[in-house]
Amino acid sequence: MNVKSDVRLSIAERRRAMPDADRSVARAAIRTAVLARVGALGPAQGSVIAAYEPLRTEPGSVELLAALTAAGYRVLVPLTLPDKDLDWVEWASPDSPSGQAPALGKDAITSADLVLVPAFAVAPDGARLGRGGGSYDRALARVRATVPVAALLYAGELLPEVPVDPWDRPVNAVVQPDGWHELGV
Ligand SMILES: Nc1nc2c(c(=O)[nH]1)N(C=O)[C@@H](CNc1ccc(C(=O)N[C@@H](CCC(=O)O)C(=O)O)cc1)CN2
Ligand SMILES: Nc1ncnc2c1ncn2[C@@H]1O[C@H](COP(=O)(O)OP(=O)(O)OP(=O)(O)O)[C@@H](O)[C@H]1O
Repeated sequence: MNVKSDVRLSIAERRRAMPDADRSVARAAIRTAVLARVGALGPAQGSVIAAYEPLRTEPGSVELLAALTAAGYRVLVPLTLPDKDLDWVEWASPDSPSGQAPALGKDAITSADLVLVPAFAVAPDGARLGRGGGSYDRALARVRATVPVAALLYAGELLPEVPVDPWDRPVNAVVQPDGWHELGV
């Protein structure tokens, strides 16, 4: 039995079944919540936000990346290495594919002042369920200790409990359509 993969499958299925219009509304609300929270970080200029280019059903958005870039942040997005560890590139605009930007190296995430991560589910203790590659387990180990690390989730994906393995790296916040929630972990 593999509990993690059962939870992944059921959330992925629910995300696929979500009507496009509902997904757009949720993504826009998440974008608003992120922008409100980063406004409290201080001046954007020079600050680095590690984020991600969303897959089709994920709660992140290109509009979020564009809004953060327009606000003056340097936005980094991951490139997956053959061993599933993460390299990073600067996200420029929807028209300049990140695959063509120069790779900054695995340690580029060390410069992040805020990290937004993909997840299928998170528990109140910060346990995070990802896609199963261990990519973020490795990348989050390089993030400075005081940096906010937030997973973007749809409503209903903050679960009472998420199975954890010894290598799992927790998040300290979640962003859902109803706002940014510090987990207090
Ligand atoms: N947007 C995003 N980028 C990310 C991750 C992620 O979870 N989301 N990763 C987190 O570790 C790493 C990449 N890991 C991945 C692992 C599996 C699949 C995958 O199974 N893709 C499916 C499509 C899934 C969908 O559309 O929802 C496929 O290719 O068929 C993709 C990326 C780094 N970049
Ligand atoms: N530091 C590490 N170095 C190499 N492999 C690792 C490391 N941390 C975790 N892994 C491997 O990666 C896999 C992680 O699986 P797990 O189901 O916890 O992924 P996940 O946290 O959901 O995925 P992701 O972090 O990619 O979103 C395991 O096979 C584990 O052995």
